[in-house]
Amino acid sequence: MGFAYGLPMPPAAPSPSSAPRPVAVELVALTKRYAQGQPAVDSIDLRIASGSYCCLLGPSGCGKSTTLRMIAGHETVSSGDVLLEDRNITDLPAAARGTAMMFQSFALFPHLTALDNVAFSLKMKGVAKAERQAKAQDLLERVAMGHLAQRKPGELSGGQQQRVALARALITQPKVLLLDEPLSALDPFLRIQMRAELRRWQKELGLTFIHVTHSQEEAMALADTMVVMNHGLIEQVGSPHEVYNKPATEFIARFMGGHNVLQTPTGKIAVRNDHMRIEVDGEGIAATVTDVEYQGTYVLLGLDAENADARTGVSVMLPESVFADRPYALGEHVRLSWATSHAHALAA
Ligand SMILES: Nc1ncnc2c1ncn2[C@@H]1O[C@H](COP(=O)(O)OP(=O)(O)OP(=O)(O)O)[C@@H](O)[C@H]1O
Repeated sequence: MGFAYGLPMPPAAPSPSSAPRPVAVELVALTKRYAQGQPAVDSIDLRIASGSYCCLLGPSGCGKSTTLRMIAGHETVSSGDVLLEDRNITDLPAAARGTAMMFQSFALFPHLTALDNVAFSLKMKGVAKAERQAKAQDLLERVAMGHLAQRKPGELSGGQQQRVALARALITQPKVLLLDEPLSALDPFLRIQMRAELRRWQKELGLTFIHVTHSQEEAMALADTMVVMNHGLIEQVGSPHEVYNKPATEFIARFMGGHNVLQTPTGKIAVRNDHMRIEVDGEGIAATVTDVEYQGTYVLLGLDAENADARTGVSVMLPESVFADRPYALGEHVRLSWATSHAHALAA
């Protein structure tokens, strides 16, 4: 099926995995200083592959929204450059960049119908009414909203509003779609449903999506590439599998969750809590069970462990059946160990 109005077609055949994908967006020493002191974004370099789903992830205040806004042209750059398909767009106005933005609250005009919301930017460009409405209707059909084109945002559910917002962003034929916490206004059930839709749309359209989120779970579910930021810097870039299985730093291991950070004589390591071995006696570090949490498929044990030079909280995730065969009780003394292959050295 073709796509209307020059939206890119997905590649006819997958390119060989050895061939690097062209770069859609490149950030070169990109910096934002709002005031004296630590910059909000501190000279970051990043290349985002064309047609990929990239999530900018990190705790509140890490600089991810500022980065996105600088790519969008909604925030001035203190120094550095933003390139889109090798074109320097740093000083271009937002509307001339080839990017479109989808906001958290969707920012739909409440007094306009879905159709007029989608057609709005074409109206601003002076496109004739019949033409812009036909294009808007077509895009609404594409996001399964054609039958609700005459409704106003207040008469639509959160998920339906998101689809209208997507159609409105796509009508400008962007090369890159920028999404700022697009799912956070939705309730948890709808969030997971719309997450799957976003992913499907991105693959179907073959567009580059750059999505800001503070949720590790959301980023892992969506991203081809995760960019984890902290204090205005990029701490790690990689696939969700790489970042989860090989956290580069203690910050990443703790932020991603599901890991124990352990002090060993040779330095700090991260071990996934489902890779921890727990035994009543034998080799390993001494620990005491302090918490037993039933989570359905798994049971999560909290422990106080004797760890190199300190006592640290450690968690161990056991399949429910393993726990059922050998339950652990609060206060029980155990030994914890792990396979060397499951220990990842963390940068100091
Ligand atoms: N307009 C502004 N003026 C001054 N400081 C700002 C402005 N916008 C953001 N900051 C500061 O820059 C830093 C990065 O903010 P930014 O909004 O990019 O972070 P974030 O990671 O997106 O956080 P959140 O998830 O809370 O939105 C923060 O310390 C913030 O207080």
